[in-house]
Amino acid sequence: MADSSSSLLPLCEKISHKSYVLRTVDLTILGLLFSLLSYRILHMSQYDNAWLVAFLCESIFLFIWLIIICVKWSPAEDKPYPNRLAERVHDHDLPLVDMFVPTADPVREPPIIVVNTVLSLLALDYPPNKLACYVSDDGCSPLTFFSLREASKFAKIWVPFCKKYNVRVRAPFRYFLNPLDLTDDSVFIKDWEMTKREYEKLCRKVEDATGDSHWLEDANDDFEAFSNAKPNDHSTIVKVVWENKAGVGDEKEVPHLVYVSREKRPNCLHHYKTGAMNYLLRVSGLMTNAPYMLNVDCDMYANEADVVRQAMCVFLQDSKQSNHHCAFVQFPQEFYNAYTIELSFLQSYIGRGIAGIQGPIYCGSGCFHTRRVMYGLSTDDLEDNGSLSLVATREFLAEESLVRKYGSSKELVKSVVHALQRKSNPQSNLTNFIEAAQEVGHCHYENQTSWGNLGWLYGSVGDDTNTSIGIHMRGWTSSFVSPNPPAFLGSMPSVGLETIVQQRRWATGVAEILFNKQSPFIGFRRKIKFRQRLAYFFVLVSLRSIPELIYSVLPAYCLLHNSTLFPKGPCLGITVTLVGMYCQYSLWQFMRLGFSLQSWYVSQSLWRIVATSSWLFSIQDIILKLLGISKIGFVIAKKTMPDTKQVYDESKPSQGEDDVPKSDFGKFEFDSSSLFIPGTFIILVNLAALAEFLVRLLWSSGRHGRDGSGFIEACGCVMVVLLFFPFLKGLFEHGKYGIPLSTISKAAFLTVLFVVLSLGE
Ligand SMILES: O=c1ccn([C@@H]2O[C@H](COP(=O)(O)OP(=O)(O)O[C@H]3O[C@H](CO)[C@@H](O)[C@H](O)[C@H]3O)[C@@H](O)[C@H]2O)c(=O)[nH]1
Ligand SMILES: [Mn+2]
Repeated sequence: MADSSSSLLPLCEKISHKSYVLRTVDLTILGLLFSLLSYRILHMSQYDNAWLVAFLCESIFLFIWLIIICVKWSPAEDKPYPNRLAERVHDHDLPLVDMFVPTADPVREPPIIVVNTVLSLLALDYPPNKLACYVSDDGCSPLTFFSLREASKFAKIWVPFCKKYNVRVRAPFRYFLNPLDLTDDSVFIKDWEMTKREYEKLCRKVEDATGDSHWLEDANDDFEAFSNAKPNDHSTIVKVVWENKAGVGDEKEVPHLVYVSREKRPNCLHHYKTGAMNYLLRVSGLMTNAPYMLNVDCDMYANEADVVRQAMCVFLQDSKQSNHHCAFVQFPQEFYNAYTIELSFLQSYIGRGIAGIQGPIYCGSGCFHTRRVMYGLSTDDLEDNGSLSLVATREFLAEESLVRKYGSSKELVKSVVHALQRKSNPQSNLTNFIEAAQEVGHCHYENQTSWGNLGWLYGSVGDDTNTSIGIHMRGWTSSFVSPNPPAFLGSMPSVGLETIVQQRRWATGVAEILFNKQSPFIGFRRKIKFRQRLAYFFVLVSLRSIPELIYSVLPAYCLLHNSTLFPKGPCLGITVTLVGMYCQYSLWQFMRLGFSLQSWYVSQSLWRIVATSSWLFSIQDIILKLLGISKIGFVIAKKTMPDTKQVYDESKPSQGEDDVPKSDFGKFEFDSSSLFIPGTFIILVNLAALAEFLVRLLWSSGRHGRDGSGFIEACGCVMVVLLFFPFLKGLFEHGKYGIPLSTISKAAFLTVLFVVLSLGE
């Protein structure tokens, strides 16, 4: 395939982002934390319980910081060179890639968003006869199917248009946000206008069909399968929406598009997205059996046309090395619409850090997997040349073991054998496999097989982290490619309730891993590197909510109770330097990524809120699950199309301030769920303490009052109020931006209790 002459430049290189300055600052902060704790130990006998509690909380913060330092010590990323790939590998020798798009709810995930994702994939700059796109619909919605069918018609205009004019962003909604440049040549203008008209027609059709369900009644046979189907009760539906029969790789061709909806029955576990991914793995195995698979969420469009080539650079370079160990290539998750700055931040510091150890964590979208690895191989199963070892051949390819692992479908087993042995499937019509695809979509198909222990791993609503750690435990590495502009862009739910709910699912999902076979706290003989294991300690994130919650009411407690919280005299310098340094450091890192002071503040605030609501409640979720009282569900995040008025500038890096609607944070959405009680409680307690402090100050009118707490503890309260500002605002707002009275009353009751107990003795 690729020319192996060693004089050639590599297709991809590892770039180190090691920085001695960052390491020094990290270590200084660690040193300050140590000094603070030492000071606390030395003066433990002088102060009361608040001192001890602060000590305990800070010990946890120190532990977290220590892990963060270990994890981001040697950041790195891979830089692919698609041009070199184009020079060296002929299109016709490029490997096949299957692309998976899961969707689950036509209301929370409007079909036009799914359609845009699919179109962006169909139009990727990669030989069309090497691509196939599979959409899994857990909502079993005729509307989604209808939209995809219409989209496949539009694709015949869109794909050639993109390729002819080398369009960079191939999601039409995004492309048409930019106005036409009238200096362009007239043929282009004509094509542009025609394509835009067709796209608008498509949008209208989808919109009309959304509003009115009567069209379904006189729709043709194609829709028969959907009659009487309920999202949670229906048989498997497999529809080849478009088959690229000619398949020679011509620019005008549109890749295969297949719609599937696996069988669902009320009492049958379906494992949410994880189950959908495993079904996609099986169906695609039957139909196209590509050695590589791209997985994007239904709202994550490809923002860069050559993204597949970028990933192939990594895989093909890896396959030239003596040990082929790269299991997946992860592109960072970037978003076009919301407060995800902290995520960009985490990805560029912590994410790159992990990438420099064994490889990034698979984060559920924007990721290319190798099929063989997903079929359960570990690095030990391969010879140096990449073929199966003798032991693995015996273990994996024996007939009864194949059936036990992958299920009873003969066709599937055959395709698995081909995949494991890296043989390509002979070209054949997709429609020949419909029956087999229906069989492997049966809701009992996975019973008594290893699905869920191979493929995407079951046992957590955080399917991504769960599957990721499983792969790293088997010795594989992964690769982090972070191009600018980002390769994929998705949507994040609006700030407030939706974010809190989503973060709760994430925290619960990763906490579930603690009780799985993949827990980072067990299996010490597994092939995961030590620091990589440490990185996975973030599955404990829920527990962090406890010290965060305590710490945010501690200053208030100290003010009310007249206890000392922070060191006195010159040693107060330790705390002040620590806080000042941390703020400056994180702010500077934010600004380096192109974000503003305001966005830094918002992100600090949002994460304190998430910690004391989402993470806190995820502990409850886990406990209820362990007690068998309730199950953990997957609440689908609500997706919205970005506002068309928001104009994007292609030339600017996309993670900057421009993509973030600034007004959002002022519009923090609340509802009456108990998720908002802790935040309301925190704000009320701190306000009460500050009020008491002011009264006391006026009372003693300048004379020195007590010597326990004082000005510095009050500063602590002010900081907490600033961090929980959306709640302060929410106290006075109405409608969805206001905190409901019921929540305020509950929190006020708790506050009164807290104040009375604190003032107590
Ligand atoms: O029963 C389900 C539920 C969800 N999905 C799909 O899963 C994807 C992710 O769901 P979303 O509601 O957008 O969740 P996010 O929190 O945005 O997703 C992140 O977090 C999830 C784990 O909690 C991961 O699975 C995702 O890949 C990751 O992007 C979407 O395409 C859904 O259509 C299904 O296919 N079936
Ligand atoms: Mn999402």
